Amino acid sequence: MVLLSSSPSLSITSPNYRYSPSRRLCLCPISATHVVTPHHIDKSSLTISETSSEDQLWAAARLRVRSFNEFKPSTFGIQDHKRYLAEREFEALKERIAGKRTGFNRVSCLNASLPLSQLLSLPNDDLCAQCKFIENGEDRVVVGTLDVNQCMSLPDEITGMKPEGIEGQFARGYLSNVCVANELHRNGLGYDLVAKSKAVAQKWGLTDLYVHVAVNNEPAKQLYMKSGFVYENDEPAWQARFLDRPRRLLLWLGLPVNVNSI
Ligand SMILES: CC(=O)SCCNC(=O)CCNC(=O)[C@H](O)C(C)(C)COP(=O)(O)OP(=O)(O)OC[C@H]1O[C@@H](n2cnc3c(N)ncnc32)[C@H](O)[C@@H]1OP(=O)(O)O
Repeated sequence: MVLLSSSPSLSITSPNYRYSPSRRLCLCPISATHVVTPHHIDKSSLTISETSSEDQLWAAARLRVRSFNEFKPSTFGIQDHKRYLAEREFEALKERIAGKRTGFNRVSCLNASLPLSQLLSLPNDDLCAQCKFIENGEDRVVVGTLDVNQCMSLPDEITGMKPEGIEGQFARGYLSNVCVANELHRNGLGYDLVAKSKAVAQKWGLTDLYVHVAVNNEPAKQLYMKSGFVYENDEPAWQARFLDRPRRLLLWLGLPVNVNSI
């Protein structure tokens, strides 16, 4: 097997696997092999912004591939496989941002980035090599990323119920693909990204923000709870078994109404 998934449902060899970038958003429990010594960062030159170039989108796609999958380094053809996954993620993301994906009214990919020079002391250069991009002549590295989606629901997920009625379609949003480079966990980057996503959702006039999270993904659950999300619903066990993945929780956050929304 080429790909070692951190969750059985992520494996492309799983019989129930169907590719959907939004489907694997909250699948990744932090397994023991994910634990790395955290690297403390200075956040004074951190920026969190909507994707501004294809170069940056590539970096975000590659960060997602390395964050949501576990790879055995010795496996034959692993680099080709990573490249293939990144290409697939890049194309799907580009399509959603361009509004070409049915059911997605609006999608924004938010990226947290740091200057490359600040990450040269990391124990290995994989993050810098994979997730580097150039902005205004400066080498930067995408260190965290997520999508804010304005849509009825995400494919294969439990649907949020608030707000009720026809306006739900327009005023409800979902966060997906939330991840931070594992060497930089516990620096508050996940929290900062979620905070920024709330501002984007409010700017769009969304009043209700949702996330799906696997029951066994403790870091993500804690992050969302710290960010103000509360439990709304959970997936039936039979559905999780059918989809061959850990059961999901649906968490909700109410946003203040923005009268100047765009
Ligand atoms: C909708 C979805 O996309 S769900 C999928 C979520 N993504 C993943 O599982 C991918 C792999 N995991 C990650 O990338 C990261 O662990 C994330 C995104 C979940 C958290 O990112 P980080 O930058 O490490 O989180 P951050 O440092 O901002 O922590 C914020 C809070 O989350 C909680 N938290 C984060 N990591 C942990 C952990 N390992 N254990 C317990 N609580 C944690 C804490 O409450 C923390 O606040 P504190 O530091 O004041 O105690």
